[in-house]
Amino acid sequence: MEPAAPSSLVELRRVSFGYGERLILRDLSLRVPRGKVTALMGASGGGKTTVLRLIGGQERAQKGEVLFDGHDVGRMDRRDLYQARRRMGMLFQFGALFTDQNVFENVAFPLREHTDLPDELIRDIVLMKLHAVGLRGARDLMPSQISGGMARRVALARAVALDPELVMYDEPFSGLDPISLGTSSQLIRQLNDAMGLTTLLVSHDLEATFALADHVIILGPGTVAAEGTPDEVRNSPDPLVHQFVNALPSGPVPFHYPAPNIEEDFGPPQGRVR
Ligand SMILES: Nc1ncnc2c1ncn2[C@@H]1O[C@H](COP(=O)(O)OP(=O)(O)OP(=O)(O)O)[C@@H](O)[C@H]1O
Repeated sequence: MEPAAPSSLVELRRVSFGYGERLILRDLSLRVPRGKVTALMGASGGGKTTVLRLIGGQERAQKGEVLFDGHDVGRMDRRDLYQARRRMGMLFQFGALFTDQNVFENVAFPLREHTDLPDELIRDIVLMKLHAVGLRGARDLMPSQISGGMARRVALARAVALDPELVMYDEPFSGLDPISLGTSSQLIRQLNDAMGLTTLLVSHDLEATFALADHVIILGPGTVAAEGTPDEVRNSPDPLVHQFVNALPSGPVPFHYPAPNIEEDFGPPQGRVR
């Protein structure tokens, strides 16, 4: 197998994936450049979260390769997958903390789970990570005592506790007030640059994402509709991308999820109750 180009930490090569009969990704190829913040965007249900799950090894591609640092995640055995996952920080449903543990213990969790480090070292690492997200002083609080925005920052500290190479965020901005959104965005950038990470995020927030990302990938039906810098994507001639970046309700992205013919559900027009 030819290794991935050193400039990309993650590469999908002609990946096809479906849940059951329904094909979600069709011959999808994309690269996540090292050291950069890459945003994966596109219409709802297009398979963005599925891409993160394929990279994390929670799902396996039916066809093609999902390379993490040159190795196909889909072919890894349990041991290799476990090792690879240690090198990834994942924030699915950003902010999902263990509600019965305080902030400190939430961040310490991956360190206790994956390492044999002594308690004093774990303490220092946890406090360093909490300091990086501005919450060193909140270590003793329970998740119920902190705001949603703070909870996300704790989750962020937890995701980078093991000094991963790749961090994946699913919808890091959803439901945040403008200030928390700005803080989260800034933190994602700071952690990426200061820790030398590679970041991949899925987001619907056009403005925040275009301001943050170095590289944007727009997924069309099953495949890449456009990619490049935010400016390049903004100026893409592709009608789907145009619809997406201009938030237009009509265009190639259909409003309706595939459904039976309208007459099958409601009967012929004359039989319908007005
Ligand atoms: N576990 C599953 N079993 C069956 N179908 C699923 C499963 N997970 C997702 N799907 C379907 O696969 C499609 C892609 O889902 P996915 O969550 O990857 O999309 P997405 O682009 O992240 O969407 P959104 O932006 O709305 O979160 C959707 O139509 C969804 O209904």
